[in-house]
Parts: sequence; C-alpha cells; structure tokens
Amino acid sequence: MLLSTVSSSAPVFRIGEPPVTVIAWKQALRFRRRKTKHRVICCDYSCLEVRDICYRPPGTELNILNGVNLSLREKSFGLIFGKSGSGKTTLLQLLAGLNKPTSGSICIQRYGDDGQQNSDPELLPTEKVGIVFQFPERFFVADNVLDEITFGWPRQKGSLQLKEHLTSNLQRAFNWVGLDSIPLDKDPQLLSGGYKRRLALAIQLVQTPDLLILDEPLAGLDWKARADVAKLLKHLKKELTLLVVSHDLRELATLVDQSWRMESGGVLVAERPPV
Ligand SMILES: Nc1ncnc2c1ncn2[C@@H]1O[C@H](COP(=O)(O)OP(=O)(O)OP(=O)(O)O)[C@@H](O)[C@H]1O
Repeated sequence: MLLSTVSSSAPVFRIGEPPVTVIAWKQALRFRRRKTKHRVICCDYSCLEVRDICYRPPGTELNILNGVNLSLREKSFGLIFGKSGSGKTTLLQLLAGLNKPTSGSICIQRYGDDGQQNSDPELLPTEKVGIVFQFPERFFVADNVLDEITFGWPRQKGSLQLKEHLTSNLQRAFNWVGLDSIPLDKDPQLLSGGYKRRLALAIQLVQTPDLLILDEPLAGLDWKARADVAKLLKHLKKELTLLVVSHDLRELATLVDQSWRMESGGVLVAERPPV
C-alpha cells in the first residue's frame, strides 16, 4: 500500500535486495578502490638513466664524454643542446648501443609513487631503442615506400611470425606519422622534406621502441615542415620516450620536459633551453 504512493523515480526497496543506499555505498567503495588502484599504477614509473658515462674511442687519448649523468622519465621529451663537437651525437650512439661506454652504465630504473627506487636497475635493451640519424633521407635505399620501410625486416623463412607482427605494426606507425595517404609504391625520394622525415620515423616506430632518439630532427627542413615535424613529436611523446639532440631550440622548447646542455669536454649540465 505504501509502495503505491512512492513516485516512480524514488528508489524502490524489495524483499531480498539490499537497500539502494547500501548499493550506492558499495559502488562508491568499489570506485574508490579502483581510483586508488589507478593512482598506484599511474605513479609507478620508470626512467631512462645514464650513470656516470665516460667514453673514449678506441686508440685515442682523450675522453669525448666525461661523467655524463641524466635521468629521463618515461613518455617525456628530453632535449640535449650545446656547441658543435661537444659530444651530443656520441652520447646518442651509446644510448642506441652502437658503441659501448668506456665506463658507467645506461639503465632503466623503476620508481614507486613515493619517488623511491622500487627495484634493481635493468640494462636498457637496445632492441627497444630506435634512432633516427641526422638527415635520415640520405640513407634511403629503396625505390618505393614499402620496400624502404621493410628493408631491414628478417628475410629467413622461419621469421613469418615476426614479419606478421611487424606488418600489423606498420599501419599503426603510418597512422601515427600521417603517412597513411601516401601510396606505398611512391619513390621515397619524391616525397617532400617533411614526409621523408615522417617515413624515417615510421621505419623506427614499426619496431615499437620504448625510447626514440632523434639527432637534429628539424635540420634542413623549411618552416612548414619544421612545424609539422615538431607537432608530430608532440603527438609521439604521449606514446614513448623521446630524447632529441637539436640546435633548433625555438621550435622544440614547448615540448621539452627536461633539457641539458652538453659542454665542451663532454660534460652534461641540466639547463633550460636559452630561448
Ligand atoms: N671515433 C672517434 N674518434 C675520435 N674522435 C671522435 C670520434 N667520434 C667523434 N669524435 C670527436 O668527438 C667530438 C664530439 O663529436 P660529436 O659528433 O659527438 O659532437 P656533437 O656535439 O654531436 O657535434 P655536432 O653538433 O656538430 O653534431 C668531435 O670533436 C669529434 O671529432
């Protein structure tokens, strides 16, 4: 009798069911737990860490790098600038595993939400590092976009699974860099300067690196292409860690989370870009 007087929007209590307030309370608790769990996941993070690296090329007397340290949080944008010949490219080559440091280490360190290290450092796996060299288009070898992007893929018969995996990454990489409208049979040399850089980025992104290293990504491009590539890097930063060496500080300044100046003698100093 009482129920019939209750409006249709009011909560209805039926025998055998918990009152609506209890349901709401449980939902709130579940939401809070989820939020707490989410917060823990968010705050647990890793950093690329370069620890006290020195580098002296074999057969030479002087160190190019002298006690270099840096820490770069995942999915952020790190910029290294400094005078020509100070050792920036040399550092990138060590990070990409192309040379071995004379001393020091390069690792991935995990941190908890309290900012404390919560595991032992792990060596940086070089297969998770992509590098785009200065003027990458000068190293293009194929006469169509598809052959260029698949040039370094495994050729052996048994590598079908890996090739399938790379193929599934290809479309995603093309979408990321905005190459999806370019015909795969187009000659890479006929692409504009900006699109050549996009192709060079896509070649690396197909391998799904965690860390992407770029040496002078804007060098030699016109203003429009420079703005396009800078915008693309801003987009990529949401997906992976970027470490960039550049003299083009003005265009990149707004993307930078951490930056360092390489001083003559191979010493790295944390510093904002002077723009
Ligand atoms: N294998 C090597 N043997 C001897 N010297 C080397 C070797 N590799 C690099 N160098 C020297 O180390 C110094 C640093 O070179 P690096 O290319 O790293 O500088 P950089 O800061 O990247 O310069 P830029 O801004 O002009 O690209 C230079 O003086 C270079 O000549």
